[in-house]
Amino acid sequence: MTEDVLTMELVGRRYFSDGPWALRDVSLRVPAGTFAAVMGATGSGKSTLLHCAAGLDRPTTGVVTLAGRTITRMREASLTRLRRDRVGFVFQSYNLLSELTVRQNALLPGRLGGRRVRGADLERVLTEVGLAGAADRRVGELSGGQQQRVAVARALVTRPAVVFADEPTGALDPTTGGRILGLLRDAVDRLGVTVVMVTHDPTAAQVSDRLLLLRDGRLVADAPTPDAATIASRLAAVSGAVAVPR
Ligand SMILES: Nc1ncnc2c1ncn2[C@@H]1O[C@H](COP(=O)(O)OP(=O)(O)OP(=O)(O)O)[C@@H](O)[C@H]1O
Repeated sequence: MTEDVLTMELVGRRYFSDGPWALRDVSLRVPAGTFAAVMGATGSGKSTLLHCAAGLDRPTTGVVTLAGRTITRMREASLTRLRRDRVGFVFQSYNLLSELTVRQNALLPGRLGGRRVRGADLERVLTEVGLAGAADRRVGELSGGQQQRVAVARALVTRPAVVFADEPTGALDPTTGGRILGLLRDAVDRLGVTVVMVTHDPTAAQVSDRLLLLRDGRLVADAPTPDAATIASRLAAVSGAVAVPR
């Protein structure tokens, strides 16, 4: 049986004690080596789900396990260590330091955590993302697509169990975005990494294996990813008042 890299059990999140639930009773399992896409209308809870799953935010109710550990009540220091060692992040705004080089950016999370990455490992990851030979270039001189490659390299260099991506292609043109999605797909297929990606784009979601659909904070569908047209119609259904087609 494949190990679940992420599980959520009746997870709820509200930001104020008497406020609305941004996430309600979400239960799911993501096995190792899965590419999962999270979709839903704006405000449906996608980023909240991602942040609770990745240990960047604490749910109000329920239990989250990540890379085999229950993180819900984990102490902050242990959670930081788990994130550093087992998790990679790729966000829409690349979260890179433009004055530093590609190498310095890619190694920064490991450095901050006192972990050394071997030069050969960095070179291999840079080659995987198509940045061989660019290690000493300043990130500020690179194009948006190249910068997102650096973000992917940084997420992969510690060989994480899971990569969380929030709109990783949102700021890129379709061709460049397609290449970034290809890199993430490759990490799943060749390295066995699990990817959980929030996206608004049915074409982007098409690279995933599993489609998780949210409506008003509830998980209303969790099924193998269909073709782009079907994704678009399911998305339209959960964004309006129409029933979700199965
Ligand atoms: N830090 C916060 N404080 C208060 N409310 C928040 C906070 N973050 C999110 N919310 C609320 O929680 C709900 C879900 O927000 P979330 O950002 O998870 O949705 P989303 O599906 O990612 O939206 P989008 O597609 O617009 O990014 C929204 O009603 C939002 O206003």
